[in-house]
Amino acid sequence: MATIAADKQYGLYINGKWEQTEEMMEVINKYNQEVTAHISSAKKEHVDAAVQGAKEALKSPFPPYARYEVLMKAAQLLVDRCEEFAQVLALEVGKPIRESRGEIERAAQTLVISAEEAKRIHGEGVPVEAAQGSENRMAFTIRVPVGVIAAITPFNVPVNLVCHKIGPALAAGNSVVLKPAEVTPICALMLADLFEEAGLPKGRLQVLTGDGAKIGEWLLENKDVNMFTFTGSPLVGEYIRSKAGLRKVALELGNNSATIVHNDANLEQAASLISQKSFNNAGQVCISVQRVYVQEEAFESFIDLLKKKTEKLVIGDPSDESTDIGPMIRLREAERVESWVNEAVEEGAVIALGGKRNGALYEPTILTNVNDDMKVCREEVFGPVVSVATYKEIDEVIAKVNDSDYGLQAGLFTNDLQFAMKAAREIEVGGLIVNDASAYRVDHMPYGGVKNSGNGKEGPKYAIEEMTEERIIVLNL
Ligand SMILES: NC(=O)C1=CN([C@@H]2O[C@H](COP(=O)(O)OP(=O)(O)OC[C@H]3O[C@@H](n4cnc5c(N)ncnc54)[C@H](O)[C@@H]3O)[C@@H](O)[C@H]2O)C=CC1
Ligand SMILES: O=C(O)[C@H](O)CS(=O)(=O)O
Repeated sequence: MATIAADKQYGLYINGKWEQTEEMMEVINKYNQEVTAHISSAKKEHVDAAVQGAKEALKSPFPPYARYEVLMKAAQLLVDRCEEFAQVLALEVGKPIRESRGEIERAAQTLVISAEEAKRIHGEGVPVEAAQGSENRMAFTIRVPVGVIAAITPFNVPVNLVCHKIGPALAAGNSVVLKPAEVTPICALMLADLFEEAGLPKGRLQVLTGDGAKIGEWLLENKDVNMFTFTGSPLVGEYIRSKAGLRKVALELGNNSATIVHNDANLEQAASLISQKSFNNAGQVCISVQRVYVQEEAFESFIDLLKKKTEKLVIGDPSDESTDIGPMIRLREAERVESWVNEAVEEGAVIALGGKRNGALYEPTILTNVNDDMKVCREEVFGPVVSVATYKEIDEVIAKVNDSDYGLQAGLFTNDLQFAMKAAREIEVGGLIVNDASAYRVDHMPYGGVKNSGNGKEGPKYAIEEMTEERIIVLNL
């Protein structure tokens, strides 16, 4: 049962207390556009109080085993409340209910993996005695928390991507000030409640809702924030980096993910996976398949299969068990996607399937006859549109995939080991997925991009490296 209702008013979560502000913001049900709840809108004094509280909390011991226990308990509570969280996701994101449940199950796993990693944080021995004049010395490193981490998260995966920030940050012994996306804040507030019940010490997690740009600015101005971990658009990511000064910054940004289908591939498997992974969450996934390059000989068969599979997808109410594709996050985003598709058609693209909008619902759309300079190929669509082009040679397709400002993940369907290994070396991405589409992620793998897709890695083990400092201890014996 969803816990949110139009009269539900949420406070900020500061120092373990809920604080409602005078000014409130609406949260909209993305399918019917009705007001679902109201959230508080933080001012500068709230931001400073949250950061101060987070800093104070660091003074009380929170040893690794205690972190492990809290994270494991939080994971269990999330499993217990899977349905409640999933229903809220369906409302506030518009994510189909089956997919929403999948996100909650993954988020619980992310917390379990973070818990496990809390017990494995370690340094290493350093043979300083090997240096002339240091014969009587020994050294080792330890990893210490960076301190207060500001975590800023996007709308599209608002539980699992929040868990990818707070899980490793808490596991590493930090405090977190979380700023969830203003359009999907409820699940993050529910997570704060859940962590409190799991026994997280007061102040270790603060949640601020309200205007993203303003809260972001106040967090950037506050010198007690030691690190920013951000997932979202390249524009905002670049801004945060430019204002963070010498502080640590980890950025997970956009992509216009490519997937290659070579003519020796299993076309049935490729079409099946690409049809799912282009349209999950209405394409609002940053590794969503956006550009498909098919070797010429396989093009006709592949397009037929892709159309047949995509035609079966059910578009509609996210709370309906049969729905595969729900609304986009905002009407204006669906209108933007519509205008990009129309522009591509004016430039010569052909709509092989879809291409129609009904309010914020945009049909799963397949474009052919595209070129790499069309906006639907060059920019990040972040909507349910996939463009399919052809190639002749391996070197040509690798160059096409790399002809992008982004580099998060790419997919390659082939049974040619030589091609797979050449692609592994030459495709400029954070991850290459062979015999699956670009949109493959499990939560313990290193995940992050190159070029405008950001820097730093997620996946608890890797995020913990970013969220700790390495300190060397030298003993003069
Ligand atoms: N690489 C990855 O793992 C992922 C990347 N994304 C990217 O995120 C984008 C879509 O998400 P959105 O929520 O629309 O992105 P967005 O950049 O508009 O917002 C992300 C977060 O930043 C906050 N924000 C906005 N302006 C800010 C400012 N001036 N300073 C600090 N924070 C600010 C927002 O309130 C929100 O919490 C796409 O580009 C997508 O590719 C989304 C999910 C995962
Ligand atoms: O980048 C995204 O949109 C997500 O990280 C993909 S996933 O974690 O939901 O698979």
